Amino acid sequence: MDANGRIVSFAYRLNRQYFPAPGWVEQDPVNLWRNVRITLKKAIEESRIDLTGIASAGVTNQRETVLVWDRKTGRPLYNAIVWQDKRTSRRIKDLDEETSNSIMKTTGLRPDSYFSASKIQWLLENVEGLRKKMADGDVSFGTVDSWIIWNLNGSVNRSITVTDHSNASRTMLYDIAKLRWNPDLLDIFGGISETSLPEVMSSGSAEYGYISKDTSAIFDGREVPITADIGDQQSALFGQGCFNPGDVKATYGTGTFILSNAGTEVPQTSGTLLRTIFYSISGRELSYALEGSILASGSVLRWLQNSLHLFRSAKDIEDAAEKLKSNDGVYFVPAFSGLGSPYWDQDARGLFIGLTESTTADHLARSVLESEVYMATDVIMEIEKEIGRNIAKIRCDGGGSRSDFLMQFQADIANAEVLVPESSETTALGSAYLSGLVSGLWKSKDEIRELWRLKKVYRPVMSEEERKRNYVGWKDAVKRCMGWHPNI
Ligand SMILES: O=P(O)(O)OC[C@H](O)CO
Repeated sequence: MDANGRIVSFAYRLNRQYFPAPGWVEQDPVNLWRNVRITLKKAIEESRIDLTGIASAGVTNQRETVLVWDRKTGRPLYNAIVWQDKRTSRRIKDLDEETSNSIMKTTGLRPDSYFSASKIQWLLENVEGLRKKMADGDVSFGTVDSWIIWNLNGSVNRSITVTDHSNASRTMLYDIAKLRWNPDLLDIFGGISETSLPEVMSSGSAEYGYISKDTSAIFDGREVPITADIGDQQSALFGQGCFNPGDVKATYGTGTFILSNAGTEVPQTSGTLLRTIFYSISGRELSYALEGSILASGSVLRWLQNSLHLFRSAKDIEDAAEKLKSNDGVYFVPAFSGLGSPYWDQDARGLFIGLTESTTADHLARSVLESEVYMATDVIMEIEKEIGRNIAKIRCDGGGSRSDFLMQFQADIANAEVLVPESSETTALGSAYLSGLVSGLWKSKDEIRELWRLKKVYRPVMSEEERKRNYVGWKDAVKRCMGWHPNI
């Protein structure tokens, strides 16, 4: 990205996911790191820039996913357990009310297997020899950013792993007010030793080290400073320039994540939304966010293509949906990993409802796309309740924001203006902005705000009556999928 906030070059690779048992989702850490190296190389080659002009690098990542590796050899000791993985749902259900309340108070999170804590406990209880290794000080647990930075640094034989405030706040082990790992929670989730966890730093910081020469020859032997690390959803909030309390963004990716800037004090919430750390910059500032996490959305489009073989691409799905004037009463609830905000039901499972013999694949496509919008609207309404006012504008990004159908339907159902920026890659932009703020490319967030460029605005056109009718049907469908699968 250049100093004008424009993307100079771009590379992309899909991380392969493994589903070893129902509800389990894993990735191979070595493959993840290989993908980072390959995309980095490709982006640099395609940029054709003078490498001495690179000011700094930033990292952003899928959050909550847990990795564990041997500090001496750098070898992973198990696959990455991905945020969508449900294998620890039972563990979370066993938490008593008092513990659940104290988790919510300390971490800002609603106890769920989505977060890192119970995944680490599962590793300690199921990977042979891991507890002993941890006691010997040979183990690092980390989120994906920790693993990537550790590898970028070329850190084998160094004992330091790092993460930032935004990622730590998603582990369900971190005190978001006191800014430290909470010893009681480390005990509750299997007796995790604090020394096996990463050091938590500011999201924008000069202390992340360098992309080392031995790690990659990509930069012609130059050591490029890493000056930012931030979880993907917080990064998108930053990349959208949501610097004022109440500013809202929605990112439609694998899941959909709606975040609202909540200012510099730990926010209060009735419990359906998550309280999380937005970002921090060394010694200068730390902000919080309210978040609604929708655990499956874009992943359902991939499922329609790759598992059901009904469509070839996301564009095909959109075209099919647009052939219809309405959903004809067919709804889909994407509860593949249970339901996140605002329902928080680990036992909910996916559902199509309202099917008749005249239902076609077009209805399935439409109901899947519509479900992304309904779920996002549920969260937006919760944020409105929390902040006590209507949200008039939503800044949208991620793959889903390329769909005119989806964005118009979002404006209609949420009854708000939907603003889509020129770049839908705001997740990457956020981390780049933060990195550039630390390395001196920009002086202030005001300069960054000026770089935000509108591509398209969608305004609500649906009648109040139609909006209500659609939304009531959705709420009814959600009720019917809840509590479906109590055993996983
Ligand atoms: O897998 P992604 O990139 O949609 O992101 C996942 C989020 O960080 C999960 O909280």
